[in-house]
Amino acid sequence: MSYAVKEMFYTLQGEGAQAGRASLFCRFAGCNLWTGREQDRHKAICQFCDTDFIGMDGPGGGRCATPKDLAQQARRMWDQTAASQSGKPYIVCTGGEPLLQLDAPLIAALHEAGFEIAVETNGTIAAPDGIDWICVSPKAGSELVQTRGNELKLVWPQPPFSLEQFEPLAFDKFYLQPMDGPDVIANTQLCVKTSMARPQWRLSLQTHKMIGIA
Ligand SMILES: C[S@@+](CC[C@H](N)C(=O)[O-])C[C@H]1O[C@@H](n2cnc3c(N)ncnc32)[C@H](O)[C@@H]1O
Ligand SMILES: Nc1nc2[nH]cc(C(=O)O)c2c(=O)[nH]1
Ligand code: SF4
Ligand SMILES: [Mg+2]
Repeated sequence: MSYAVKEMFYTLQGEGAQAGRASLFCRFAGCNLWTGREQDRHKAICQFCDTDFIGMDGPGGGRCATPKDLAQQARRMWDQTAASQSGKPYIVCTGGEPLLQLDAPLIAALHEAGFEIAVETNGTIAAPDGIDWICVSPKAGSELVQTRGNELKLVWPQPPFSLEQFEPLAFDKFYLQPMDGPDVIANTQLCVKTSMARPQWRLSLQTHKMIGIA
């Protein structure tokens, strides 16, 4: 199959357990929980999204005809960075909802190109085998299908979610990430307080926004 990529860019992972790690981001176009159009936000299942994932018009975006095309483009971009001189290439597949497109042939092609593969997913679609780092960020009003992984990163608060409903799930790490938007200051204070009261949950800040990088 072909792949619709909104943008591909080199930055630091800003969130969660891998925050601070040099990463090539591949942002796939499209999501199953919102059209991405502002006029549809109020009726979307996920209404707080901070991302433009419509179209293929971003830097490094476009349609990739084959898994190999996407993987080779990603590898070329990685090889243009200073990081290519040291360490294993690391790609973060996000979106939009990357699991609408990230399939076994693309995972194989990215591994073939030397990448360690991470995914940022809303958890409504089962992750195919072979992904090296799975970050699930559940969304209220959607069905959570992917109930295991490396980190669960909950945007908080998200009524009617409770923390207790996620604590038994098979994730190695649990994060609370303050919901960005008009209430980000109050949400951050709430996450700080909650992490201090329930140390199983660590604080994840969107550090890229603080330092003004993508
Ligand atoms: C744009 S989403 C794309 C990946 C996938 N669709 C998902 O929701 O996990 C990337 C990450 O940003 C988080 N996110 C989106 N909007 C946010 C907001 N307003 N405040 C904090 N985190 C947000 C998501 O929960 C997810 O962890
Ligand atoms: N720097 C940076 N880190 C991120 N971690 C998750 C992101 C995402 O949008 O999936 C993201 C992003 O957009 N930028
Ligand atoms: S599921 Fe992810 S990409 Fe889709 S609207 Fe929500 S935060 Fe945005
Ligand atoms: Mg983002």
